[in-house]
Amino acid sequence: MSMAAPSSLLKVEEIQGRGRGMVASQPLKAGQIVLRDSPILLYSALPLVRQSLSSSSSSASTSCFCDHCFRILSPSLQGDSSSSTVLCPNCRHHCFCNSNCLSNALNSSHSSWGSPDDSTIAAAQFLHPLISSLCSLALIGPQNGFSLELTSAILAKDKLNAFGIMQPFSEHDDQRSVRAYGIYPYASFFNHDCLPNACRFDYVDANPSDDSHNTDFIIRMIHDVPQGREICLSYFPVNEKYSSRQKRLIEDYGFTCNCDRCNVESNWSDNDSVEDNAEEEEEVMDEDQCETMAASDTDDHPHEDNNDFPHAYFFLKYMCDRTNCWGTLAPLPPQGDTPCNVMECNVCGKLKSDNTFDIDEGQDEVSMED
Ligand SMILES: C[S@@+](CC[C@H](N)C(=O)[O-])C[C@H]1O[C@@H](n2cnc3c(N)ncnc32)[C@H](O)[C@@H]1O
Repeated sequence: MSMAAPSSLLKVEEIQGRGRGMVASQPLKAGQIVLRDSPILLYSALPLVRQSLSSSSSSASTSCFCDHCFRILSPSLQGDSSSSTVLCPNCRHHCFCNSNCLSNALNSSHSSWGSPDDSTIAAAQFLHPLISSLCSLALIGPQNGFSLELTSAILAKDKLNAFGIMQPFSEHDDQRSVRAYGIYPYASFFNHDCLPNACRFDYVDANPSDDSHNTDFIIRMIHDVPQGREICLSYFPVNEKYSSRQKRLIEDYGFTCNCDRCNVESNWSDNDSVEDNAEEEEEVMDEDQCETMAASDTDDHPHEDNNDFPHAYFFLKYMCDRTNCWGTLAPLPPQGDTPCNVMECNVCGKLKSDNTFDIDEGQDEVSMED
């Protein structure tokens, strides 16, 4: 599939050993928004959650988010007859914010059915939005090559490309579950790096501006990069150890990671952690060195002088230190040429000034006005 450039800031290029990737078509600044993307396909993760919970919890089939827009329904609203929350009258499983969301869902991914058993409902809930999207593209039918093989191939592609819309952050929960999966056509071109230079922010539970949806997301630069540099995301939290990163990448995405960080960590013992190494580095690295290192990442060969460096600097500066968060910090967008020294966490939403003082202690959600 060939792809037009998603914006003047990025271009899609063939990267040796990685397929296509996103490359900076001009120098990019820390905090700069390089992409806004909307899903072409969105489906609930709930059937999978239900299957795994059904043996242990009788309330497992109760939604805690709207099954159309995927916004969180506050616990007090669920099943509360005074609220606008509605249960699907057909399946009696799915909850919606209000009658608009229910009616939109019934006309699209949640059309009515008779009375199939739970496993059939779960499979149908998973497949129906996928097949509906093909219907809308008029691709259905053997004359167009629609077959079981094609369905399998689409499901495999879906697994490699889907982004999870996660449950909100909680300090008491180190395993956030997924509410929904979305296919974002441009963001699918970002390759993975274990020390990413950009990260994704979503604001699913916020009220979007008129021309966007709550399931749209943005990709923001973590730090400056020069023109021609590949822009990469991390496909999972950056704190994972080398062995578990490699396992996830081969099992879930089918490749072995050879990024700079993996090359360094492949020599570490299993007991070494990024935090330990970062702390050791912190003791020997003063502020001036940090500045020099930050600047060096805009050079063409950023890591040649000190192969161990990127870990220490990245974890000190760009990893959220809130309990159980493991989110990545990126600056808010620059104002003109002036960089912003407020960093936002892409998991818990915490804002910090660049010198690490909390500026909104206790505030879990932020609204972003660009
Ligand atoms: C979301 S897609 C990224 C775009 C993809 N390269 C393409 O050409 O469509 C994820 C796939 O890209 C490849 N990929 C991503 N990051 C990689 C990396 N660091 N090294 C090698 N392959 C990578 C893997 O095949 C992975 O399953």
